[in-house]
Amino acid sequence: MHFSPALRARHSPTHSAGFSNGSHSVSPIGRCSAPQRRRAPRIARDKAARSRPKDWSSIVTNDSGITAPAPHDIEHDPVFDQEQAHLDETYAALEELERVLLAKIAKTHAAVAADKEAMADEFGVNLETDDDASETYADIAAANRIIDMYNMSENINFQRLNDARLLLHQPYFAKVVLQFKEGQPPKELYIGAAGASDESYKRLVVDWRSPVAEVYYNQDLGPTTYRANGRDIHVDMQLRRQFDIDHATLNAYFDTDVAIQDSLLLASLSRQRDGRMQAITATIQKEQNTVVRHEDVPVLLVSGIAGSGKTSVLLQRIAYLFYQRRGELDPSQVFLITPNPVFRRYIDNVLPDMGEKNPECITWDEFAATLMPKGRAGGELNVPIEELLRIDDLVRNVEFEQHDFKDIESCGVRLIPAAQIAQLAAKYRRIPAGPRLVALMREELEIRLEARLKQMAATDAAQMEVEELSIPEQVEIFHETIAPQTDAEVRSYTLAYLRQKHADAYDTVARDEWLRVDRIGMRLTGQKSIETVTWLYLKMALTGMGNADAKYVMIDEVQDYTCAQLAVLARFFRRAHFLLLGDENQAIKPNTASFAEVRAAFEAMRGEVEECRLMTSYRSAPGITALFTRLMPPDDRVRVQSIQRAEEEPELIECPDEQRLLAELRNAIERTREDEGLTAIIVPWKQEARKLIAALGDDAPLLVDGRHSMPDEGVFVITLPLAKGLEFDHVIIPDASVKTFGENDLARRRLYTTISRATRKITILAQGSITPLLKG
Ligand SMILES: Nc1ncnc2c1ncn2[C@@H]1O[C@H](COP(=O)(O)OP(=O)(O)OP(=O)(O)O)[C@@H](O)[C@H]1O
Repeated sequence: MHFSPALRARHSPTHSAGFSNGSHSVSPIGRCSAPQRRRAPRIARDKAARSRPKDWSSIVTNDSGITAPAPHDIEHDPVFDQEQAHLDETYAALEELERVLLAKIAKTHAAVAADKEAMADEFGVNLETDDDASETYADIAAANRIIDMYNMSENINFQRLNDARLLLHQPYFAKVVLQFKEGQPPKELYIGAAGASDESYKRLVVDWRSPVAEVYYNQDLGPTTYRANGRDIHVDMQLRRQFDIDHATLNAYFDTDVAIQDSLLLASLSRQRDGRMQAITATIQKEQNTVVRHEDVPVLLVSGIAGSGKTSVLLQRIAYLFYQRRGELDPSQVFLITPNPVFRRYIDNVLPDMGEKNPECITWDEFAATLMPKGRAGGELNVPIEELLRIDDLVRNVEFEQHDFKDIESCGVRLIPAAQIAQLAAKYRRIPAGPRLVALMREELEIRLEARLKQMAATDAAQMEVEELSIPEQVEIFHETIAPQTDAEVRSYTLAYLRQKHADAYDTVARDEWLRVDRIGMRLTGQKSIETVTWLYLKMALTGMGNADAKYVMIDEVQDYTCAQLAVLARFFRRAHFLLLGDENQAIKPNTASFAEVRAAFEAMRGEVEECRLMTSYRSAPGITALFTRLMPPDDRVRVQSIQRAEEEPELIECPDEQRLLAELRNAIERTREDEGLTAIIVPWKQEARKLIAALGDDAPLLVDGRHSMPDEGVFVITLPLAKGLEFDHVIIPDASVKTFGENDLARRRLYTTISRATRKITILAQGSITPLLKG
């Protein structure tokens, strides 16, 4: 595995050529198209560079001040050689670390096996007298302590091994040189996707999430600060260097002394899209870093324009939280509410690529479906929030009636009749309705259900069923074959059998499904039916249903939820901290919450809401950004920034009739077939997709629906609701006439969302005139 420097091929060419005048300039759209000249960075070089690497080829163009080193400089660049030598050393140390950790893990396994054997020999469970029992318990406790110790050491070793293996792909991406105290020598820190130290505790790589790495993201050369253990640490950053590294090969390095020049960012933005999102660890920008490293507040609301990195930042923040709370925060305690399954698949490799596990990812529909009776979820989600908040008062005064309860049934047997549940409610009538009462009733129902099954276990009918079980059935139920000898044994096996047979009844009790929530809701509200959100809220108010273990809930595309949905989520995850990210201009459904409403709702439910804004478009090339920026409210437009890079001018084609439109569309599709990367033809809804595919006949591209992942390349048709949050190299809008995008706010937001899916190229067609929305 270890590369010897003499044999290593330097295959990746020429950032120097690519960057000879390539920078990005960040400029307000429509105001400053000429890039501003910045102070020249020191060097951008690639020792073996002769031709541009393919995926960096579109890096621009305009004169930024990144200077290409002269050829003899490249060949005799001592800095490059030093850095390559350091990389060789680090790589070798990481390989050694991997070997050592594998050996340690193997040793622990062997020790565990030996101890288990010894314990099995020595251990005797003796509970005859109190003394014997105490001795046995003490032995068990001692054995547990040993097992815990092994587990702890194994977990640590596994974590270190994962980190080392992650780093073997790319040991680090940046270096900072920091002077902590005057007069003392500065320290060099190499920053990577994880942290690693060798066996003598020498730090090889600093984790990007460690406090000190903040200085890299703050991008201030000279005196700067970072926060550690609640204190500001002042340092002098003397160097900020970025690297393009592949395993043990250094392809290029860039010394940046101006915040705006981020060569790695340019390279990353110019890559082709392949249907999968990627981590942005090496290139998180300053405004984004504020969100990633934000202090842990109950509610953080991030509003950002299309392509400003909200989803990326969200995933980086999850990785940050896992690091900060290592050992305390389990992925099952973090929930990510995603817009749809296609989006979930689009992002699902990002955290694993960062060495972290994915949190629980669910859509709203999945959330509602798991809590509600089968087929009951769906319907109107826009219920005034005041109506929901009123439910708590209504519940406090509710008096249960017999019809509020359902029989608890299983396999056609009525195990506890509703009348008995009503009697139970009458017994507790002094306790006001609500979670406490329901918890008491639930406990008692569990006892009654158990008693009922015990009673059934004594009957001939149930015992016969057990007798007739086949051998495989016995093994499945009891994990062994059975031959009961006494009555007590027969009853005990029958009871175990009945518990399995009627497991759904235990579920009914545990999930409080013996309550008729719809009926209670209709009586309380005086309505003829109750909506999904009301049902969920009412069930929470009545029973305390919710997840109290969740620590973080992240809602992406928050502009697509109604206040009522958000109120339900906030109540369900009652102890969790919320991170809400969205863009009001991408609200493509009617009646969803404005940000003012989101803020007000969370303030009412959780107190304070902190806010951050992201105003730079990283996704789309400037011409495309300028196009969708026209669809934003004028006050916001002026604050938008975009990153300069190569692009094709947006194409807007008006066609006199349908034939011509189809011909242009076929033409556009044909041309994209020659391109690499992803092209999406985005239509508003499924019916337009079907029509379009029928019109294109045999040449029609594939339709991506909720069941599919996006392909890695090629051209396909997709509806806007599924395209949300995704991005494509090229977007074709087959009908941007006023018929599809009329002059109203919803259409304006749909068009903004559609255009902003494009990274490099956009083709907009219309039969007749293009919507006036784009002409303003
Ligand atoms: N700092 C960064 N470095 C490299 N790439 C970035 C950075 N920030 C964002 N990007 C890229 O920009 C694109 C848009 O990012 P992302 O999808 O996270 O934005 P968004 O704000 O969630 O978009 P939208 O709301 O329009 O769906 C992605 O390809 C992402 O990798």
